[in-house]
Amino acid sequence: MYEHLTVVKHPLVQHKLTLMRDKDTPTAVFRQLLREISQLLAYEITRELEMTTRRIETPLCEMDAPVLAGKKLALVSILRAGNGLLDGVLELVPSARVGYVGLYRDEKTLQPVQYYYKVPPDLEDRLVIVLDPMLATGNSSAAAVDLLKASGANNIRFMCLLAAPEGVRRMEEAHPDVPIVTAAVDECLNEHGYIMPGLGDAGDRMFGTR
Ligand SMILES: O=P(O)(O)OC[C@H]1O[C@H](OP(=O)(O)OP(=O)(O)O)[C@H](O)[C@@H]1O
Ligand SMILES: O=c1cc[nH]c(=O)[nH]1
Ligand SMILES: [Mg+2]
Repeated sequence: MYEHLTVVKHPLVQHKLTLMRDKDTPTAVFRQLLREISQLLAYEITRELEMTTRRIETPLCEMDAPVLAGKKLALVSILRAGNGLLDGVLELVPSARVGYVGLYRDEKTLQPVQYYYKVPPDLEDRLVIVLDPMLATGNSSAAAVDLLKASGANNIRFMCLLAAPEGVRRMEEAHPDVPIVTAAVDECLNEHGYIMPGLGDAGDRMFGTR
């Protein structure tokens, strides 16, 4: 469908995603599952991080051992639901810098409304991983990437849990340079812009709001 799209079909990811889709899964379990899946998706999205070597001494001898190269990566959460992915990824990459893009989707127009923006410095020198569990119309993620590019970011990846084909196409048109990693691409959007079959409103299910 899209050459920069990776769907992580690992059995653990797919099993946990099914539990998350189930409407009877309680808030606390939903949150925990999202944290667990975020780490499995992070494993995939960081697969090609640049490496260098560092001279170290083991108890037995010296060696040139592999370490991550370059500046600390930046994780950017699209509020609110992005924070559900952020917590887990930060456990895996604790020294990452963190940014927030506050966006909510207007229910009628399905256009994103911005209410907050704060990102780390030197974005042009960092890999920037944008986090949002839901890629529906793609309007929110495309807007977040617009803002990050305006701040200098030029090496951006997008991590989500569920994508709609419409959102993948929107991102491909707006930002063909941004690879997407997701756990699934669902069938379509419904008339209210919700992903079908989906899992409902990720933010509401995560925080117990409606
Ligand atoms: O691809 P789109 O059509 O733009 O839809 C996806 C956006 O909608 C949800 O956020 P929401 O507006 O519900 O905000 P919330 O995270 O505060 O609940 C979701 O977390 C994405 O940010
Ligand atoms: O299905 C959807 C679409 C947008 N946002 C969500 O949280 N869920
Ligand atoms: Mg929401």
